[in-house]
Amino acid sequence: MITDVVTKENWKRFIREGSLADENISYELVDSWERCKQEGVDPFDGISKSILQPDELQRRVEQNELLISLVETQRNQLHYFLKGWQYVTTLTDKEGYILQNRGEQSVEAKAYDILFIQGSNWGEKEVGTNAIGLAQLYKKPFTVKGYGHFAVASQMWNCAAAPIVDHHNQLIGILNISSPYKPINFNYVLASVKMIADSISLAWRKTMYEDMEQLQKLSCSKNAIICSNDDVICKLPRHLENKYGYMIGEPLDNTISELSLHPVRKPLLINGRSIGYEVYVQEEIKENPVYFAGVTGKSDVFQKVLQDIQKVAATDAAVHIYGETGTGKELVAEAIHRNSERAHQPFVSINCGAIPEQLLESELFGYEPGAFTGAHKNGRKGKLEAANKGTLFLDEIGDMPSSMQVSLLRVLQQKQVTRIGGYKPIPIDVRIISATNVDIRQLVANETMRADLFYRIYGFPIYVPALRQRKEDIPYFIDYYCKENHWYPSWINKLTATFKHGKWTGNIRELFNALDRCRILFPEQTPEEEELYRIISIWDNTEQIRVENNEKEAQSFRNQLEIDKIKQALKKHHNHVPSAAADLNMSRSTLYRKIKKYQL
Ligand SMILES: Nc1ncnc2c1ncn2[C@@H]1O[C@H](COP(=O)(O)OP(=O)(O)OP(=O)(O)O)[C@@H](O)[C@H]1O
Repeated sequence: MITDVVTKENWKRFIREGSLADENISYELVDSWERCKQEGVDPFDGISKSILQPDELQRRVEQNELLISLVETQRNQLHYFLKGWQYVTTLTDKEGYILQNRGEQSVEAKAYDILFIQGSNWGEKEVGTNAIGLAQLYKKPFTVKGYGHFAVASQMWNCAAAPIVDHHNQLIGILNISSPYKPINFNYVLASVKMIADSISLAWRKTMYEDMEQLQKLSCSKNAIICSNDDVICKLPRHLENKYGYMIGEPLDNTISELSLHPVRKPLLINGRSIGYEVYVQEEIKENPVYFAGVTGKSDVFQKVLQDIQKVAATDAAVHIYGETGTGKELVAEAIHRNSERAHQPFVSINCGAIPEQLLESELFGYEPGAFTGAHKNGRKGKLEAANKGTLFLDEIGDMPSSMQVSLLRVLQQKQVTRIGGYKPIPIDVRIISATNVDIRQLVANETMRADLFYRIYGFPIYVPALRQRKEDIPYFIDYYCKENHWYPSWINKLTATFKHGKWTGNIRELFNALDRCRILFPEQTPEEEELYRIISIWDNTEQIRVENNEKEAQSFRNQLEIDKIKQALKKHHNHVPSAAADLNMSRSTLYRKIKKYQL
């Protein structure tokens, strides 16, 4: 690395004979000279011909704004180290273009003579062996003095350069000190420049981590991923995380295919500096934006339910779901929970109508040891406590006894529950979703439901349509059922048509029950139509309708036959009605009546 030993004679001999036989000269320098020769660098020149146009220079300066500002913060320190020296400080980008050149006026003027100025490229290929070129190539500090430079332009200088690296240890720039040539030891300058370059690398690393922290605090737009400028994912919305998995800290391109990403990247600025960007995932999650653990189908009525789920899940409002039995109210409740911020907390459900009145209270509020005969000796948590931080689904809330409605209301108002037999209130944070099979407002009207509780739980009502209101979804349910049960009957089309076109009045639960019966009775063979209708027509009058339909069909078939026969006879007898009537074996007046009836 010490290049003092390179003399004018060494240089001349190398230019003349191509050999540099001196064991004190570092191999990097020898290799560099060899390369310069091979690349045809002119040893008698060495002035850069590659100088950036003003707009390109401006672009690079802007791109390296942070690097330049970090060098500025170290300038005083450098000045302190190099007090008494004549020098210019140079910062280049990673390609060796000079971004900044600062020094005493007289030294800067000398530098100007060889176009060692802002915008010039000072790489090895451009100007021959020099400290900047070597630091760039080997990513380590170098000194090149006087005749150590391959081309004459730089031989009037002593230079020391050190690389600046980013948090991935990738080169981002080179810091260089150049001083007019003197035959002196330059190691002190090299040590100083290395120390400052290292401090800048460290400050860069620190800034990057701070930027990442800032990025993680930003809120994401829908379908947008927040990345650092070096394409590391810092933040993404939860629905994308559900879809792609946990991706924070992963490189963007490895995780989501280029195809899914919108080409436009929106820069994220803090104090005017771009610290990262937001990129949009192109696939519109329109198809099924909401997590729903069941069949969604395509009907407009159920799409509206999904939209409601999505809207209300983003809030903490109390939701009331109503719809006929077996329409999937519990799945809707669960979907609200899963799409909400509480998704990773418990979803607890209790059917107020299915539990005997005496038990319901202890199920809901829990009890302390010895609270009543038969109580568990350690006491028990109630559902309200179990759902803490999550969601409690109160199914068939209309069946809750009035006395308990009062206790529940108190819990909801005070946000704390006291176990039966206990005295210590336990704070709870629970989102309430309730459901009824009937219009709960009717229950308030007939005083089965307390109005004050009603107002607490009726924050956002969602109506779940009956299956007959979403008939177009039936094939999706059948498909779902078959897949769930690994049952793929060859007569699936017949099955689907029967359900779709018959007068099916049942809901999803009944549909699955009917399919169970079909699967048990006809695992393989195709049932006769009558058999199929019988199986599924427990609750409807499809059979009646089918008989009527068949009769109508048979009638129209008979009519068509008669029309054809009359037409043929009229044609045969050139529209002579009496002859045609005789041929058809009917009276003239009957034929006239039929001609009129069929408008022939
Ligand atoms: N969209 C769906 N996809 C698949 N299965 C469904 C769907 N909706 C409901 N089910 C199934 O239908 C049955 C009835 O659903 P659920 O219990 O949610 O209905 P409900 O409206 O709450 O009924 P009830 O009023 O009787 O409590 C369950 O077995 C449920 O898994």
